[in-house]
Amino acid sequence: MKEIIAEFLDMVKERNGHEPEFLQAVEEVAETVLPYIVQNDIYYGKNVLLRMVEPERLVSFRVCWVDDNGEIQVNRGYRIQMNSAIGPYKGGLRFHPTVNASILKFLAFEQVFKNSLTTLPMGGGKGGSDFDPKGKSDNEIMRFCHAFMSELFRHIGPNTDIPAGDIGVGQREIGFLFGKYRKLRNEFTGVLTGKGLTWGGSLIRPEATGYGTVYFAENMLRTKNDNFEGKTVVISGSGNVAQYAAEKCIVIGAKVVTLSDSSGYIYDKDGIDADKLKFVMHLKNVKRGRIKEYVKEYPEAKFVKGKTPWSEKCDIALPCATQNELDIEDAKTLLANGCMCVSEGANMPSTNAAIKEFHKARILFAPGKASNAGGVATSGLEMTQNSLRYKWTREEVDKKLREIMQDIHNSCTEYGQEEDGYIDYVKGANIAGFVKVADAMLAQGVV
Ligand SMILES: NC(=O)C1=CN([C@@H]2O[C@H](COP(=O)(O)OP(=O)(O)OC[C@H]3O[C@@H](n4cnc5c(N)ncnc54)[C@H](OP(=O)(O)O)[C@@H]3O)[C@@H](O)[C@H]2O)C=CC1
Ligand SMILES: O=C(O)CCC(=O)C(=O)O
Repeated sequence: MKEIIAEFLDMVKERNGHEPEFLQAVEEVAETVLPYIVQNDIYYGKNVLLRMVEPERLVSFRVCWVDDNGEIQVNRGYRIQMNSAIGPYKGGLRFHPTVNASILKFLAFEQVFKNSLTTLPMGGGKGGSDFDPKGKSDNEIMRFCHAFMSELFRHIGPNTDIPAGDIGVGQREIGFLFGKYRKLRNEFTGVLTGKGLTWGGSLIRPEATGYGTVYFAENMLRTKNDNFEGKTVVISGSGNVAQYAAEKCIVIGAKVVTLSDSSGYIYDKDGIDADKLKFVMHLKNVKRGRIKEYVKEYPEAKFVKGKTPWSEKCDIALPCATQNELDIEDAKTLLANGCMCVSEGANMPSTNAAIKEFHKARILFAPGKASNAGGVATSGLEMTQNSLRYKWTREEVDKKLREIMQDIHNSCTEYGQEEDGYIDYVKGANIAGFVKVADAMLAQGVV
């Protein structure tokens, strides 16, 4: 089996050798899905996985805009339309200076499996730009978003490709993007998700990724007759996903002791309670400030510059910032400190070596494509409400989100449970996600 996997990865490397994040994501999937393909005749010899690693379409475009000083700025925009076998392309847009084809291809590839797991009819895509929103005025953000959409609009549509938010793209950016699309197309459709509540958005979409990550962890803990009550939780990031993961943990009786951003992390030994979290939300979403300002407001907390929070003692870790933020050394430290559950809110935050360490220790570990799928699932619910011209209540959407996270947990268990009872959620998520897409591809022929 090792040779088959190595041969496959060599082929992928030959075409994508300069794309480390994409190769990392493919390797993690290939190690679990190729053995399954070999054991199942209907998939064997059809090059299904080889077809899945090649984007159906990769759009790259120039984005020119004028900054507040009257200078012309040039950025690069992308949309990766990875796979549409089970539904229109669906996935977020990331605005961050590190954005490149490798990062977006890894995200789009993961999105295909994640969207398949949600049980909803959505294919996978991802896009974004190397534009850095940090320090930009609202007017600059608007001009950039309008310039970006002035090209993207011709590649998307409510039945073709439905983008949403990701790092650096929240409701403000979705508003500007939606406004430009509506103007250019002269139509009001559900072409983007994560919209404002008065113009087609869904209740619970802002909360959904963070809440879903915690719901998934609750499902994992339930297999051990355990829960969040009284547990110490370490969270990275302080953006959309981290904020709502923290909110849910606090509500269900856990103590959240850390949050972070790219400059470092804060540790609050007394726990970040609802009032302190309100301060963080205002700091990050309104003032657009840095996490270290937390210790000015709450001097009993400490700020650790330039570090991730994984050295702090915890029962549960929720990585909610970015890819490869948790490496093998961090995994060893978490384990040595007694961490028994890791549920990924971010996409691919743990390196493959770190994941192997978690598996070796037999702790509960959920890959982002399963545990953070609540965000895109609720985007799917937003699309449904848009099509129905209808609006569900907060309770209705939250109930559906909980059910979807439980369904994903069940799928992971079905395909990932080992003989000794241990659930390999990576294997489970990869195979369950693969089967639905592969079946659709086989039914539709070679296209
Ligand atoms: N929003 C969603 O619905 C979904 C998001 N995700 C994933 O969750 C993660 C977080 O996204 P989201 O919360 O929406 O994004 P936000 O832009 O709201 O927040 C991102 C957070 O991560 C931090 N961060 C970004 N890059 C780095 C870095 N290189 N090192 C350390 N910290 C970093 C940011 O700090 P700083 O401000 O300093 O950059 C910020 O605190 C991403 O991996 C995203 O792909 C997954 C599913 C859905
Ligand atoms: O809601 C969406 O469509 C996108 C969510 C997303 O980008 C993700 O799941 O990583």
